[in-house]
Amino acid sequence: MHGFSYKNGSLFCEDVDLSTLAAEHGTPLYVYSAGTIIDHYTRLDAALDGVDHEVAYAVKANSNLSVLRLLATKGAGFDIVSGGELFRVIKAGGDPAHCTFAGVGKTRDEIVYALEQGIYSFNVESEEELRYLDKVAGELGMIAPAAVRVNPNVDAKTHKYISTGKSENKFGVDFTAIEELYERASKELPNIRLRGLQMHIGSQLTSISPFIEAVEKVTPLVLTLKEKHGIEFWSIGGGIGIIYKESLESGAVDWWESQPLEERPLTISRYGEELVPRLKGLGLKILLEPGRLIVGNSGVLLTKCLFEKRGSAKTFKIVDAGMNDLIRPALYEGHHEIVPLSEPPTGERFKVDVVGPICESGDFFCQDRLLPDFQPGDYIALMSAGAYGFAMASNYNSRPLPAEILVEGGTATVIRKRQTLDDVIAGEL
Ligand SMILES: Cc1ncc(COP(=O)(O)O)c(C=O)c1O
Ligand SMILES: N[C@@H](CCCC[NH3+])C(=O)O
Repeated sequence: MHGFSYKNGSLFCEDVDLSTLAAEHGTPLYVYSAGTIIDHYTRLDAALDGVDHEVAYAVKANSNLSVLRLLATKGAGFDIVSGGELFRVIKAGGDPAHCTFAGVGKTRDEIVYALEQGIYSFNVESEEELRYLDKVAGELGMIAPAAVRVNPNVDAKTHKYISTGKSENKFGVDFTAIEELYERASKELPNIRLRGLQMHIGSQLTSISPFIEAVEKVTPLVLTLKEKHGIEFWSIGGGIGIIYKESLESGAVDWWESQPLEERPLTISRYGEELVPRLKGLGLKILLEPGRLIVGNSGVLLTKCLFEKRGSAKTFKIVDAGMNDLIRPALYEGHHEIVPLSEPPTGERFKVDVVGPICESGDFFCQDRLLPDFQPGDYIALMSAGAYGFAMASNYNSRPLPAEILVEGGTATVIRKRQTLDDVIAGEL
């Protein structure tokens, strides 16, 4: 499904008019479609039918408690990357026994907390970390369930900042060093239970081939580890890319799924069709760690145009959202479609930069893009902002964090209040 469409000239999220929400709650404002989140989760889960599997949603993409609760009620597990994310999952009613804990730099406090909560597995990224985990578990008289993250040295063909599966990236342990590490760990680390193997080659992959390459490369290793060390799961990570361009017109997932195979290098169904036959005979539980795929297309950031500034070189549309609210364009030149909340009467387009109020030249949402006309006072939507949107927002320039709203059919619920100025300085002495 696609949660966003024009009805009678106004952009709606499911059955809620976004202009009404913007006027009522102010901007910048994040709005999520619950139906889209559930639809994407359910589709991915179904695409892996035939394989013993679990979808462990990557909390980092969007960690709002209500989003986590929604996914927990659908049976999702969770991939966390900090003690804070585990705290959120527990608060949202998620089960720690279905949590995996990723990340290259877990602290003692985080390890203790996760051990006490009984998480499913620590996904460990170095021998040093594995030895430290063994030590902390020993001190508590506990056994730590663990998997090592293998770095398969596969090119994910994505932006260099979000590629994680090459030897030069900081993530995981070299493919060639894993077997010996498991040997050593089984002999020397009595407080570790080697439970699985993990990998994650990068984010926003738009082609199936790196996934296939990584799965085929790592399969013999995982089978050896199963035979020698009795591992029971293989997490193949997340990384499935979404449609950012024309995400409104195309109807996102539905549209892509309806295209001929050669036109859709990566869709949920293609992912399942290619990977299920490769994974089903392994006798291992397969974990997936999708973040962006579940929530990316489900969210928009609404913002109001404050001024139009015509310079000698460019026309700037200055809006009330900034890079502190959505940093992806500044950080990765990430593309977010920009559409007015009131459907433009004509197809006429004007070349503009849409920029925020922050004191940085990188504070833009698009540059030299042809957009329909909108004027000061009008609202626009930055599409596909549900993943790594609010989750990466900050108080830079002492700007309060925006509110978040979850739409379910005709009901809109505030799931995070807009910060006040007092909230911004809270905790300062
Ligand atoms: C270990 C791990 N798992 C899962 C994810 C989720 O990635 P994505 O949102 O691209 O699915 C990430 C982020 O890239 C990650 O680092
Ligand atoms: N935050 C990034 C993706 C990184 C994923 C986390 N490993 C993005 O917005 O595209």
